[in-house]
Amino acid sequence: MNILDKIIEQKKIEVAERKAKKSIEELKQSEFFGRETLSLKQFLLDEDRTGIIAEFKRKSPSKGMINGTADVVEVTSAYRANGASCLSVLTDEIFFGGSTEDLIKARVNNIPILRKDFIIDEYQIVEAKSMGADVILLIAACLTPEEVKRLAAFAKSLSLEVLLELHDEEELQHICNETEIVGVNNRNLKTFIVDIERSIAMSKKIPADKIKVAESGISSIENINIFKQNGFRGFLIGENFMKEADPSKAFATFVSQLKNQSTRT
Ligand SMILES: O=P(O)(O)OC[C@@H](O)[C@@H](O)c1c[nH]c2ccccc12
Repeated sequence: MNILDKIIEQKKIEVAERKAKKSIEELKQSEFFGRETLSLKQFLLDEDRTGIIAEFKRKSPSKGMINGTADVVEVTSAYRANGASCLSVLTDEIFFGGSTEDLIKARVNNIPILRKDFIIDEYQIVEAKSMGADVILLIAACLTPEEVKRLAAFAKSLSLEVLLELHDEEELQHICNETEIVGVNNRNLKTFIVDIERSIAMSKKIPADKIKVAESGISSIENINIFKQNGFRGFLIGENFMKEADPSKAFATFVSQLKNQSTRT
């Protein structure tokens, strides 16, 4: 069994337990449920923003512990203050060390928030809304095209946007009318192999009307410039900042370099 299979198996158990603990009706009573969501699409298309979807990730199955001490409010606030277009907050506990709490805390920031988790059930989408998320992730590698369509339509009915994550060509068939933002994960979730060229190779095959996001393994301004030349509007970056003792400072330095470079060219 590969790691993605393991995560999904665990996720099924977790979702069943959470459903038993809290009903959908209870979730809907959250103070965040009625809030007006922010549009990732709009934030990514805003030329005055960096396009960076900055991720808060404490650990991962591929890297183990990345940062055991970072404070979610401090780091996400610095991400926002320094030009992030969106925050990505891991809510998976077992494999990524995230939590519902982390996302709720990050909500102090008035920019879109992506609930980063393995979504397999409508219940998790209601949860996402009740935590204050604006966007959910749907991973093609663990869903059928029909499931993507159904879950994306459901998210839309709650005014949440969807980032559809692809990795290889076979998954292009998961793209549908309901998925307007398409990410290409440079990391294979089954083998952990990272290949930054993956986004570029895949980009040519994604329909032109979709907003493209490059995900994982991004560590340089040069990477971003190449992605931009290939039509990408969003760049999902986690470890490059989180691996530093001070992720806030690492992010600010990265963005100032990015801005310097684009004014020079
Ligand atoms: O830390 P990185 O290499 O910059 O990657 C961030 C993000 O793309 C990665 O965490 C990710 C992409 N897709 C996922 C799906 C589930 C969990 C995590 C992920």
